[in-house]
Amino acid sequence: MEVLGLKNVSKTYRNGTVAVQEANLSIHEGEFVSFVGPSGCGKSTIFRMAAGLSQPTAGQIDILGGTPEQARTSNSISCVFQEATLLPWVSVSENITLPLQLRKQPRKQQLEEAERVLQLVGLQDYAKALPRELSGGMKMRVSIARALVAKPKILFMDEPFGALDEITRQTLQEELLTIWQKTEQMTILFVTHNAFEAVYLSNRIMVMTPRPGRISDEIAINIPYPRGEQFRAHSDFSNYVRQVSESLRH
Ligand SMILES: Nc1ncnc2c1ncn2[C@@H]1O[C@H](COP(=O)(O)OP(=O)(O)OP(=O)(O)O)[C@@H](O)[C@H]1O
Repeated sequence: MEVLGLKNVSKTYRNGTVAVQEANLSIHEGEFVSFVGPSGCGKSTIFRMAAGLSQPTAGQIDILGGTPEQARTSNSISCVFQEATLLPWVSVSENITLPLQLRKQPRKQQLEEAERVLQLVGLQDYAKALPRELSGGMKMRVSIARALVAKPKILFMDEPFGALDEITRQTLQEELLTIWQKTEQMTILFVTHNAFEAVYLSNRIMVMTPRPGRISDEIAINIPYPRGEQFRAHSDFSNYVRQVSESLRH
């Protein structure tokens, strides 16, 4: 089942910058799709349009059988950005239940949901901690937990691990795949500059050209999940990374 379709989608900003030109794509339920491309090629712009945060200037976006605005207001999509953007003065648990507080869900249910997602991201002992007591990797885990608390059908992740050190980044990649496999048919769309990250995580990679951004190539990573740490050392992994890097150069 298609959960996201872009048909000839373009975006020209008011200052005349053509950020995206005639993007076409079709994403199915349960996929993990990454977008790679040089800085400024329009990856975030595509995301913002699909998530209903910005309007295309041409073309059509169908998401979960409706418009991006409908998907956003029905809480069926969640976003995670590079900055964890946690409220510094409230606990991890309060940060996580924020989307449920806004929806005025019963308090008991909120706390149960917080416990569920804290376990998913391995932070069950930190519910009462304040964000300043956490490392960068832990803050990102909280940010992911907050995005998962509303059980989204599509999770948009825009360079979520870009500010983390390499070891933390790899650990979070593995954890993210585990979480994704535990959720029922959640689709993940992931922006990254990093070909290694894209190959490790995705079942499909969209390669974008420099501005104006177009989707120039689509690479399927035909390696079954769970992939495990050993996949990074496998020749298939380096072959796919080379394929993505070459595609980025053309
Ligand atoms: N609000 C805006 N007004 C004008 N131009 C913009 C706006 N937002 C983005 N742009 C421009 O549109 C182009 C695409 O930006 P976008 O952020 O989508 O790229 P990106 O691929 O996500 O970049 P990066 O990898 O550096 O985050 C860039 O040239 C950027 O400067």
